[in-house]
Amino acid sequence: MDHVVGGTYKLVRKIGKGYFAELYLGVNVQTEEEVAVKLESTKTEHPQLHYESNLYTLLQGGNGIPKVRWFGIEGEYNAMVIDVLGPSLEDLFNYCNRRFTLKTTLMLADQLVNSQNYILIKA
Ligand SMILES: Nc1ncnc2c1ncn2[C@@H]1O[C@H](COP(=O)(O)OP(=O)(O)OP(=O)(O)O)[C@@H](O)[C@H]1O
Repeated sequence: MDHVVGGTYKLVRKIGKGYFAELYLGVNVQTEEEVAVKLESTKTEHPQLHYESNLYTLLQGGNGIPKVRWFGIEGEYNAMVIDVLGPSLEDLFNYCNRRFTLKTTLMLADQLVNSQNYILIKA
């Protein structure tokens, strides 16, 4: 793959797909640091990516909130470059044979409540 976003972030491979956008693993060609690149077609009827990047910027500093490195239009796509996050909850659930211990479940609940509180305070 030979696409570069924002003049700096080279797409490496696709890592996910959501309702309205696709996620790619990317690399900063200057620092070699890995990033995640989210691409949304500029032709979409209801663009959401710019709104998402504004939300991340507003929530900056919170646990699990990726930093926005770049946002702009690249060819036919709106592109957002953010930190690469760890494995999804679904990935972790599969890794644990789709069974979390009580301790893990309680720790997850604690994190979810803390994240929700953080978002409510920022809202
Ligand atoms: N910053 C990231 N780092 C690593 N993987 C990510 C990152 N963001 C998203 N992903 C992966 O890409 C998948 C799709 O993400 P995306 O944000 O497009 O969709 P979603 O949050 O699942 O749904 P929606 O389209 O409703 O936002 C996620 O399920 C996750 O596995």
